[in-house]
Amino acid sequence: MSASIDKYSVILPTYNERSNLPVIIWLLAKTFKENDLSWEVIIVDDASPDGTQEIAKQLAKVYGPEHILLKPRAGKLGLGTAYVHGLQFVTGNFVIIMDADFSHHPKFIPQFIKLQQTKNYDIVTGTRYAGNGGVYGWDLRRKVISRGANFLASTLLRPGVSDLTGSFRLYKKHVLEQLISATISKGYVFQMEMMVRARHLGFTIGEVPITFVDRVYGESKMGANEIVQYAKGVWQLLSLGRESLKRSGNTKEGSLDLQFEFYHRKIFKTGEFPSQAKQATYGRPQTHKPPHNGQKPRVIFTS
Ligand SMILES: Nc1nc2c(ncn2[C@@H]2O[C@H](COP(=O)(O)OP(=O)(O)O[C@H]3O[C@H](CO)[C@@H](O)[C@H](O)[C@@H]3O)[C@@H](O)[C@H]2O)c(=O)[nH]1
Ligand SMILES: [Mg+2]
Repeated sequence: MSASIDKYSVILPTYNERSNLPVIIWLLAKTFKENDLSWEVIIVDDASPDGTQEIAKQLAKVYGPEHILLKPRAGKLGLGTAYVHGLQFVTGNFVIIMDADFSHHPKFIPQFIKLQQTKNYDIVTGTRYAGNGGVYGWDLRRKVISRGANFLASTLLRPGVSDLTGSFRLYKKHVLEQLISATISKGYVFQMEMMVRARHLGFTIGEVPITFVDRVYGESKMGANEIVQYAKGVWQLLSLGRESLKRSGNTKEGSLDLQFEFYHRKIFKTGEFPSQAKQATYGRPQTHKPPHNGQKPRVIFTS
């Protein structure tokens, strides 16, 4: 990759990542240097009790304060708002968001950048659910939650992105600013809301298949509360998805109106599980994968 005036700012939210931080920073620095890119990492730590901030301060000394910036918060305020906080300190024109626990490998960053440059995409998102992408190390429960969350939001809201809940993404800074100011979610649901709003606002999104490997050190911070917040988030975004779909003219087959009424009646009143409930009425859904060419995906119900 050739030298340019572009600068890439990574927002790295951390909570108890003391063991992971030195290695992820080392990998990031190596990737940026090898590709001759201008960079900085903004670590947003929420008062981790394990001393993550002490490590971050040492890393700032090693790599230089122009590359490693610690922007802490007073307590654990959630993943979504960590990005909002970090964004204030960004000096680059591109922002990369990713996890600090090696689930997101920096080796994919040059691919994100290359794809962004080919079509001047507003956003490039890593996807575990297209091409060679995948998830390693999760148990069945976690896989089902992730697939279910993606299925629910992609069926109801149809943003045309194959991985709505992933959080390894590259944004043009002004696009991220605009999206963040429109986004209301605070926790993990934030990622999905960002994609739905991006489509609604007409931003272009490219996808790079990534392998997501579960963390080696420490524990996931995703709990039952995040799942409830996610379902609420989908519900709140229904009107947006409906509007985008009408604008795209893709309202004939498996109409969102129909689904909206159906989900409203069956799921939110009776608590029936979405895919079973839908299949019972409409038959097996055949999801046409988003073709990654900007076209909207379609869902047809067969009986
Ligand atoms: N500052 C801050 N950081 C946080 C918080 N909660 C989590 N983090 C940091 O955010 C990153 C992801 O947290 P994990 O706890 O490792 O998430 P996960 O269960 O592996 O979930 C991953 O997959 C989800 C979807 O499948 C994603 O939605 C999620 O963003 C993440 O990539 C890690 O770097 C973690 O330290 C918080 O409240 N505050
Ligand atoms: Mg993780």
